[in-house]
Amino acid sequence: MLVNLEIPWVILGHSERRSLLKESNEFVSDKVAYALSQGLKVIACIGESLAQREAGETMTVVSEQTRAIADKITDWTNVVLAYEPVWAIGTGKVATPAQAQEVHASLRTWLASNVSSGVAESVRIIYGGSVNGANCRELAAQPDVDGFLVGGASLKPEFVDIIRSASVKRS
Ligand SMILES: O=C[C@H](O)COP(=O)(O)O
Repeated sequence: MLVNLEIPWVILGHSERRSLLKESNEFVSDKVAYALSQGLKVIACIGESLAQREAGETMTVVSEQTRAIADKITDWTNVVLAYEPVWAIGTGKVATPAQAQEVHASLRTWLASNVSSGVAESVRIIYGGSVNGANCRELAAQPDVDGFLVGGASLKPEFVDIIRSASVKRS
């Protein structure tokens, strides 16, 4: 349907589909591979729950989610990874810039070891979860935060400030 409507991007693996519809890592990765095969570009969501973070399992969870995708695709050109901690989505509890940077940098290290150094350097890793006009600039300044997946704030005037925060890295 997206192809027929000439919509180029699809978001897959969102936490609500993983939790409510029980989409497994393998199921999400099959969808990623299929979408790519149809010429779509994919924003693939990964992220840990609060219980997983508190148990120190964050990197285990996100690397397993990423590994499932890596097992099914060879070309990452049209894939963007969206790190969305479940506890930050729609809650107003944004990850601190340090928390986001830590996971994004660790993901890049994981990709370098398990996919390739080229993919690790080139893949965009964006952050999602309670991004707003007030917190976007500090998050955007983190070296491994390449953009945002915005929910609630995309419906508000402050979305303009979030878009403009992309200039932080250029200044
Ligand atoms: O679907 C949107 C993302 O999950 C982030 O949502 P949010 O910005 O409202 O927390």
